Amino acid sequence: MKREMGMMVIIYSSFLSVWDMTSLAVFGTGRIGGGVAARAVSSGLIDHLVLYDCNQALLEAQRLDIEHMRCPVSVSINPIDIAICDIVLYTAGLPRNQNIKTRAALLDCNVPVASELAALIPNYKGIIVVVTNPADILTYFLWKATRIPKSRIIGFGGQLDSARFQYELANRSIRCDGMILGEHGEHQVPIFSKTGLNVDIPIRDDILLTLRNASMEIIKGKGATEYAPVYHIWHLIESIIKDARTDLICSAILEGEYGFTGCSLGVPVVIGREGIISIQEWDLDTWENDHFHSAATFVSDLCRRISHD
Ligand SMILES: NC(=O)c1ccc[n+]([C@@H]2O[C@H](COP(=O)([O-])OP(=O)(O)OC[C@H]3O[C@@H](n4cnc5c(N)ncnc54)[C@H](O)[C@@H]3O)[C@@H](O)[C@H]2O)c1
Ligand SMILES: O=C(O)C[C@H](O)C(=O)O
Repeated sequence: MKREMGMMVIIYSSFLSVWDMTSLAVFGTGRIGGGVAARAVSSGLIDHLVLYDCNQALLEAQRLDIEHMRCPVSVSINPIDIAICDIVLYTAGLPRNQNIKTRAALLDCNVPVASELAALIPNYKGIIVVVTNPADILTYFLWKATRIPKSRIIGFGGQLDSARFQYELANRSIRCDGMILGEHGEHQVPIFSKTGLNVDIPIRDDILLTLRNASMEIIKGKGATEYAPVYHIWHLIESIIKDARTDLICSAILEGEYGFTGCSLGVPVVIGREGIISIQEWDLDTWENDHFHSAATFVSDLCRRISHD
């Protein structure tokens, strides 16, 4: 496949077993977008980077800072180039502060930003990674707005929540791995039934309460979460570029999986070059099922409201 950027013509193939060249667009070059962009440039896995931010001074500063890395990556700040990138990372919009209690409360502010991205990528053929909160609902919104195949839009959050869950389990000397399904938000669902341990309901409830506040502790201390999201987002993008077939928890458009339709939620997926290769349906116990049902109901209501379904 051939893409033309200004005077430059680049031959690339996104359908080979390993991509010869990968281009990444970062829509929103703040803390998270900027961090992932820098990591991508130093990885040796991308050859072209497009940066975009409505804050022109920040955009120019991020571009320069990245150019000064002197890595063999061409950098564009022309928004037209976003549409020809293999992967678009959506990290633009408002983050939470101490006064914004839930990620869902960001919805009305960040939907117009998602609409701006959708307008820039008509008939997009690559993969969109949605980070901006509320990530599940904006994944659904962008899926509708861009009409991209559902396997090519991936919401981020479950990997991070699962890492926080694992940290919390280790803190309590509960020696097992745990995963989080459901909403990247208040309606997250810690999965205990696959840990092989019998964890009582009051302990589960207590862990869930702690997890709901996990990122706010960081926001209070340093203004925002940064290192862990950047680390896990890059792991996701790397899995796409390398066609790694990695098992991750990501927000995926549901069409009957887990009994739900009309929303995007954190579920176990296999990630590769084509995006979401498959969704796995785990057997959940009653406590988990009830919480997953609450997550789906909450997220579906908001998806319906913003997409006029
Ligand atoms: N899904 C997750 O797990 C996860 C993790 C961390 C952060 N987030 C979310 O990611 C988003 C970004 O967080 P951050 O800490 O990088 O915030 P930030 O404020 O550092 O960066 C956001 C950037 O978006 C830009 N922006 C705002 N409106 C724009 C528009 N219309 N067009 C282009 N650019 C625009 C801003 O200028 C800013 O540079 C937030 O919504 C945050 O809640 C999600
Ligand atoms: O909590 C937030 O608002 C930021 C992000 O979703 C996170 O989980 O770190």
